[in-house]
Amino acid sequence: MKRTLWLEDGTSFVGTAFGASVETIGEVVFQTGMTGYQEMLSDPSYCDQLIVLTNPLIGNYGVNREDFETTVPMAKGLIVKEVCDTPSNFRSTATLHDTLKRFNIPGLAGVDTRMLTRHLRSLGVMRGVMVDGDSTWETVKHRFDVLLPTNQVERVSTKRAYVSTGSGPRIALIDFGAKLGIMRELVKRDCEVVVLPHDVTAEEVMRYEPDGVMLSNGPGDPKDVPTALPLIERLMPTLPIFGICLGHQLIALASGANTFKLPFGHRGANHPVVELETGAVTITSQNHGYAVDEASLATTGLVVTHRAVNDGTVEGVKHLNHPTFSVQYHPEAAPGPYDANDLFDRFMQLVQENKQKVGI
Ligand SMILES: NC(=O)CC[C@H](N)C(=O)O
Repeated sequence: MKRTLWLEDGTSFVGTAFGASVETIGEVVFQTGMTGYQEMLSDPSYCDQLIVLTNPLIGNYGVNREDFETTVPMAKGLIVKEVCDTPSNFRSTATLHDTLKRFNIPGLAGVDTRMLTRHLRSLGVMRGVMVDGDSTWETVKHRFDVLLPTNQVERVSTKRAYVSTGSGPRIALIDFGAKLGIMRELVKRDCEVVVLPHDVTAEEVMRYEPDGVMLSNGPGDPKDVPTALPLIERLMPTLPIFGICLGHQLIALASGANTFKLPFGHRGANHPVVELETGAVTITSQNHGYAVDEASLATTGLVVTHRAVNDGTVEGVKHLNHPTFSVQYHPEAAPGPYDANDLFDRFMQLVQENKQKVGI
């Protein structure tokens, strides 16, 4: 079946439908990872986005039961050059087509995704709709009359607190759209993890007597999550805090810094990041459309610890007086290399040091 992606600037890309048969609207973003389509689709940070994959062949290792980042994927669509219907991998239990159908996500194949990416790189990310059958700009343009929702975090966060038991430190994981990868890393380190909704108050967090707090990744504009700012402000002087991606942006906002939207974001599996103190470069997995404004950090007590090698934007900060640090990239992901993973060990160390300091 013919399916077309229309961008809000009137450009169209015609291809073939796969996955679910539903019309969709979302922000069109590109991802340069050669693998990881299952993780991308199920990463809640892609909520309300149509993901364009630059790698030309997608689906060839299928989909398995273990690599999901959440139970209900929230991406709005997947756009590929060629989709593989005959995956070959001993872990595979489903095709990409069947998985998209199951989660009601439409796919579009047969598109020159590199051309589409160049378009988004030069003009910036924009909204797009996918429609089936014949369509013209006249028939689709009214679909752009509505703005995309801004309540993504509320939609993807857990509604209730839940616990994963462990014999190690108790970590409160504030779920702004947390990837299961974060949970896996904490569980691997024997943590007892208390997952809490995005709008939890500092008093509620303290009632669990956590040894440390993780602020998760999540979708949308960090400025759309104002309830998190007083929470973070209150917790920072008291408990060790580790923020990832949206969590990192929220730490910056809570400290009085600013964030801004990048023209086309960083989404891929090989983004080099330099740690300023050591000069060490880490190859990281990234997925963000916003970044912390470096100039605005001046009077916040936060200092830059990491920087993107490609465009120099802030990739990590730490607080000078509080046990708080955060990164814009994803140490819970293993885009081939595992070099970023040690940040979870650093967090565990910070938690232990703080426990000794306060005598518990
Ligand atoms: N992966 C994330 O947490 C992304 C954070 C934020 N939604 C952004 O796009 O910048």
